[in-house]
Amino acid sequence: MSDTQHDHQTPAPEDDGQEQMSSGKSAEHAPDAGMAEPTLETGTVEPAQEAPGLTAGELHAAQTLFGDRLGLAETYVKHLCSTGIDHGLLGPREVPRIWSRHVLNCAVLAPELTAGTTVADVGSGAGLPGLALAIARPDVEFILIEPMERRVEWLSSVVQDLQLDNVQLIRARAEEVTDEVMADVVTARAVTALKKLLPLTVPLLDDDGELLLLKGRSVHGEIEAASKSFSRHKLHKPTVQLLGEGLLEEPSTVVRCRRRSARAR
Ligand SMILES: C[S@@+](CC[C@H](N)C(=O)[O-])C[C@H]1O[C@@H](n2cnc3c(N)ncnc32)[C@H](O)[C@@H]1O
Repeated sequence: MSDTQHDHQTPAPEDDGQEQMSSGKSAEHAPDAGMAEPTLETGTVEPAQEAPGLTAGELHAAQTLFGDRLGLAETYVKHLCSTGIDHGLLGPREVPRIWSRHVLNCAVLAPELTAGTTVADVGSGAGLPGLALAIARPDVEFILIEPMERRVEWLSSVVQDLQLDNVQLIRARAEEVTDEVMADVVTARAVTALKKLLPLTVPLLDDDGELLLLKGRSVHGEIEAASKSFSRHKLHKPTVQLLGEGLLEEPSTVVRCRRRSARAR
């Protein structure tokens, strides 16, 4: 395919709304207060750092999740920890935990995907989870939707360097592309709380498609706050699943929710 074109308090420099989006509107950049999802954007921008090595536990998890694509994942991490920092996409304090808290935290979704399907990742930022998953699953097509120009440009350069042919980048807000994107799975991490995330993600789902939303400690409160939205959006009851148990020191929390097929509505 071709390119078309955090419990952290301190947003990345870009997240202050100064960057113009394609529509000229300003993006909803920061996750809602109180969210406990890991984000990459912590601290001030400092000179680029070397990518850290993997601990024995991380190496085992990375080999399990990336298999023979581990080298590509390592190159992605090097980009994150160098140009990703230069571009303000990654807070320098995230470097020591880039594998555990970010790349592996996202890659645990990879075994959940089915070959030949299409995944849309809303608010990809520096490619999490979309790019990490595209590396792990070359047999799945990915559409990364991100409104901020600098992020899309950075993503495009990384996709090119990694020679990934299963990634399409769209610079837009999710709500602007409901007519052009139809995915079997929609993913998102650290974009906004569930109640606001459902209207952004559900319209991109094909009939019977599934949301796989990485969440943090606030997940049950978010589900409660969004309880009426699930039926309004014609979704089945959500489930909360821990992925990566026995593999990651801290498993990832995922909200899974399938769209009801048109026949069943
Ligand atoms: C806190 S960052 C998280 C980035 C990445 N998912 C991660 O976990 O590191 C939130 C991202 O969502 C994007 N975003 C905000 N509102 C959006 C919308 N309506 N549609 C698509 N992306 C959006 C922002 O531009 C930003 O890159």
